Amino acid sequence: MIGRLNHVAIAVPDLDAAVAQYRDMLGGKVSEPQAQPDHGVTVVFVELPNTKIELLHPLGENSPIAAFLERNASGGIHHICYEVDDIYAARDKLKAGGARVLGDGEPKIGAHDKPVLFLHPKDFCGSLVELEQA
Ligand SMILES: CC[C@H](C(=O)O)C(=O)SCCNC(=O)CCNC(=O)[C@H](O)C(C)(C)COP(=O)(O)OP(=O)(O)OC[C@H]1O[C@@H](n2cnc3c(N)ncnc32)[C@H](O)[C@@H]1OP(=O)(O)O
Ligand SMILES: [Co+2]
Repeated sequence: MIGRLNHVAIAVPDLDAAVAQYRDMLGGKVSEPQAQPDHGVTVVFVELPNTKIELLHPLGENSPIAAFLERNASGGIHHICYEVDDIYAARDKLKAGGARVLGDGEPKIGAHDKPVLFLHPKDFCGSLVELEQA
């Protein structure tokens, strides 16, 4: 069911500093910041030959990553995103298997203008999993 690793997301307390580290220190190809108000984050993507790094910073009052940054003041790996061929079939299979789909269970349009879903970290080895429609 899961396919390509679409991205690894890192929550950062200072997006400008993180961009400078990935662009100037690590020589990465870094996108412009994208505000994603529906998700409560501003994101930047670092393009790699085989996947992407998503740098996430809270946007707005109810950002879902604010609590993560309170627990991890320096930031840290926040989630991993796998591509799936059919996000609805994947969702239904996972729910039937007892996995918790976060939010209202309906996919939302993510940073790549594709439907995305999130699965509870406690159901997947303590790691927040994002699924993105390929
Ligand atoms: C523009 C979209 C973009 C894209 O790629 O397209 C994005 O990726 S948007 C990314 C931001 N959106 C989300 O993260 C949505 C899904 N996240 C959530 O619903 C919450 O963050 C949730 C439920 C994962 C965590 O909520 P909260 O921080 O309030 O913590 P809880 O007390 O509910 O946590 C319960 C339990 O899970 C542990 N936890 C929390 N976050 C993570 C994490 N990122 N990785 C691993 N574990 C996590 C937390 O520590 C608690 O564990 P416990 O042992 O019970 O203390
Ligand atoms: Co993501």
